[in-house]
Amino acid sequence: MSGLAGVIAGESSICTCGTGQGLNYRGYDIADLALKADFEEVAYLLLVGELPNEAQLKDFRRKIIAGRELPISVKNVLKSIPASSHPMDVMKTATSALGCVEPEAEDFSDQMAKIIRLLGAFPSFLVYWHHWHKNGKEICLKSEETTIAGFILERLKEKKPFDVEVKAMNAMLTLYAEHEFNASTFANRITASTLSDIYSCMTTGIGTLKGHLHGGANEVAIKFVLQFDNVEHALKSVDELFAKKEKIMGFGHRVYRNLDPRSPVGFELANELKELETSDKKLFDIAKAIRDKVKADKGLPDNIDFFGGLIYHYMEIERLYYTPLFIMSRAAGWAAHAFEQRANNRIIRPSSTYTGPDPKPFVPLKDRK
Ligand SMILES: CC(=O)SCCNC(=O)CCNC(=O)[C@H](O)C(C)(C)COP(=O)(O)OP(=O)(O)OC[C@H]1O[C@@H](n2cnc3c(N)ncnc32)[C@H](O)[C@@H]1OP(=O)(O)O
Ligand SMILES: O=C([O-])CC(=O)C(=O)O
Repeated sequence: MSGLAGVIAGESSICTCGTGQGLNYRGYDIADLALKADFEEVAYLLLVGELPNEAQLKDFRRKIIAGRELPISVKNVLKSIPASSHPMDVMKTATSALGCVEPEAEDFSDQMAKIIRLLGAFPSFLVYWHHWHKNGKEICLKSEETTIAGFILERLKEKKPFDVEVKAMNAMLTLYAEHEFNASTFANRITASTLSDIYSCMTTGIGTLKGHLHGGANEVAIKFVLQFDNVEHALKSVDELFAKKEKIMGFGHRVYRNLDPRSPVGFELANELKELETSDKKLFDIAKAIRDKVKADKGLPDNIDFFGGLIYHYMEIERLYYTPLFIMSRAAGWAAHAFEQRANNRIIRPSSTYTGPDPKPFVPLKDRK
């Protein structure tokens, strides 16, 4: 089966995706979670299985905030990674470095503590590296911001973010947090199934998320939209790409053939953000026209990465940071899957159909032409 399309590769109780019940995390609808809960509540839900009460959330938040500080050795690694590196490689390397300094217990008894630590540390990896290389300064990782969304925005923008930006960042973190057996989650589950450590699960996920057919699509999608001055120009370009049979990033989905349930939420967030003084409203119209044309001509729905890219652009976040932001969210889903895999483990090791040559006699080196 090409690309394992349609293959049921295991069981999971974390999220419904393509089952006809909408997109739910542990039974809760994605739109409710994105617009009515903080990402921290959602991360707790994914990791623990239930929404937290106030005391549980307070404790969870406190631990995540404590996880923002980085060991000096990890800071030194971040300083030594070139400014020209892809930020996804920065995230992967810093995750590995933290795993060397603070390894997970061999019996995984501290798995929850380790992922909470990482939820705090992921934003710090990016902002610390960013400020060291782009501004030549060592940034302080302490902040009054109590949410991951607020912390990311405050540290990247170096000013207090607008409420509408924090709302949108928080919602994006939730929308991106979990999605069943997508490529990066499945890869992370395979790593977990070998009884490897949680940092290895995360770096597996990061490496798989980076590609443009998966998490890396958002940074390419916005690049496409940004080329155009007007709707006519954009629509003509879509026709040209279709004629060349090229793909447009941010469209299509393995599971959703008609609608990605996250997209309407993303569309509304972009609609709100376009009203910021700094936002170029024309881009919204261009993106909307592209979305409508691709759907009308090819029947392909936009996925979360299409308006996701525009949302981050309106927040004035550097384009290559969009997929690292995805890590900060999806890590909760990856870890929930790693824990689920560990709780009922058998190594994931499928088979392939052999298509190579028939058996033939070995030829010693001296006799080979
Ligand atoms: C958070 C996420 O990871 S969401 C996904 C982000 N990725 C992207 O946006 C990348 C662009 N999209 C794609 O490459 C694909 O749609 C994927 C990878 C998401 C899904 O891949 P598959 O399930 O294998 O779909 P597949 O590639 O077979 O597409 C089916 C048909 O639609 C076409 N198609 C799919 N996506 C696109 C696209 N973005 N642009 C143009 N045509 C497309 C394919 O060419 C194929 O056409 P054909 O039947 O004439 O050959
Ligand atoms: O499910 C997929 O294949 C890709 C996706 O949308 C995600 O990982 O969020």
